[in-house]
Amino acid sequence: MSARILDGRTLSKEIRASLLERSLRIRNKGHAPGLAVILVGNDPASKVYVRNKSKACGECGVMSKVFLFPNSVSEHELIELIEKLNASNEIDGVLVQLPLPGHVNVRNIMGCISVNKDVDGFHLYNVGGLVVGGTIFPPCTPYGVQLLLETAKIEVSGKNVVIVGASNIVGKPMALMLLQKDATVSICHIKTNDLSLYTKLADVLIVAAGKPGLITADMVKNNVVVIDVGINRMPDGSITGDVDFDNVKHKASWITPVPGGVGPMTVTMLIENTIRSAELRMSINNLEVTKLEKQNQVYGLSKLLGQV
Ligand SMILES: NC(=O)C1=CN([C@@H]2O[C@H](COP(=O)(O)OP(=O)(O)OC[C@H]3O[C@@H](n4cnc5c(N)ncnc54)[C@H](OP(=O)(O)O)[C@@H]3O)[C@@H](O)[C@H]2O)C=CC1
Ligand SMILES: Nc1nc(=O)c2c([nH]1)NC[C@@H]1CN(c3ccc(C(=O)N[C@@H](CCC(=O)O)C(=O)O)cc3)C=[N+]21
Repeated sequence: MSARILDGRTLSKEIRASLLERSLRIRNKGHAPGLAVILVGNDPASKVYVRNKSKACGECGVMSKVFLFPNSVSEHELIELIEKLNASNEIDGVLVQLPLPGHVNVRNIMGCISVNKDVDGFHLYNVGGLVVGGTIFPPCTPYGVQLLLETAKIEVSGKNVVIVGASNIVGKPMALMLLQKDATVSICHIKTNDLSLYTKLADVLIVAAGKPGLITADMVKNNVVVIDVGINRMPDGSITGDVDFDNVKHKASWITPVPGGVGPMTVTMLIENTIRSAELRMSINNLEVTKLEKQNQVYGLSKLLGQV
């Protein structure tokens, strides 16, 4: 047996064609959708992401601006730039690449991004939205994984979903999104005793640990659906995931490759969020604007909305 491939590259291509149409609609109203990316230092996975994002923005008619800083940058300098971008009419989305150097407080930085330009979905307001059942900007990687599952008609309701990795950018938001879809979710992390006890229970296994070869064939049950989020740069320059693909594929019913699985979906969903942000600002999608305004009145955040 060999698993069917969840092909993020092909699905991304289809979605990007429809994103280009939406982007052109916005341009016809006199605005070019714009994304600002802030990159500090030289994390290898971040570099891959930045390169692929710029290319995809070009394909979808989104203007992208990258701001590069050395590791020595101060929190103050970053906040100053974010405030400028919050106020800029040319920018619909602001993304700060993680990880940031230790002396920079991630929460302070994410908290400065206008909730209406938070296309990564990392502002506490948007994180809170996810906890209570929905946000206008779903975090890109979990959003992409969800779309891959839905497109392949893989039902998660009532299934055992096991997530390996509990980061704020992948593991935790992924768990919340699938809980919302009625999955029974377990989250494993570095302190989990006997990881394989959990992975063997999984109907759907999502791995985001950043450890090549972490998941081997003896750790999964037959017919499992495997989603490999890991991006690891190998000494020969190639990219590999966290799953032993060549052996696990013989037990799985579906599996994502690396590259060509989750990665392209993350990039595509980022552009989707950026275009939706532009539509909201241009009042193209009035239904969602009204919904967002109502939510913000409820949470008393109309002041934050004023930052747009
Ligand atoms: N394909 C894509 O679109 C994306 C890929 N990535 C990639 O996914 C991976 C994870 O990224 P990110 O979530 O940011 O990483 P983090 O390093 O922030 O988090 C990794 C998580 O995995 C856990 N972990 C690490 N080793 C083990 C282990 N041996 N057993 C169980 N749990 C373990 C860590 O536990 P603890 O915190 O307790 O140490 C932590 O919860 C990376 O390779 C990254 O490059 C990230 C974002 C998007
Ligand atoms: N604020 C923030 N948000 C993130 O979402 C975020 C981040 N910081 N920091 C870094 C990680 C990593 N990440 C990737 C996304 C796509 C690919 C990607 O395009 N992967 C291709 C690689 C193809 C290739 O170029 O070889 C693939 O898997 O097919 C890689 C890595 C997002 N991250």
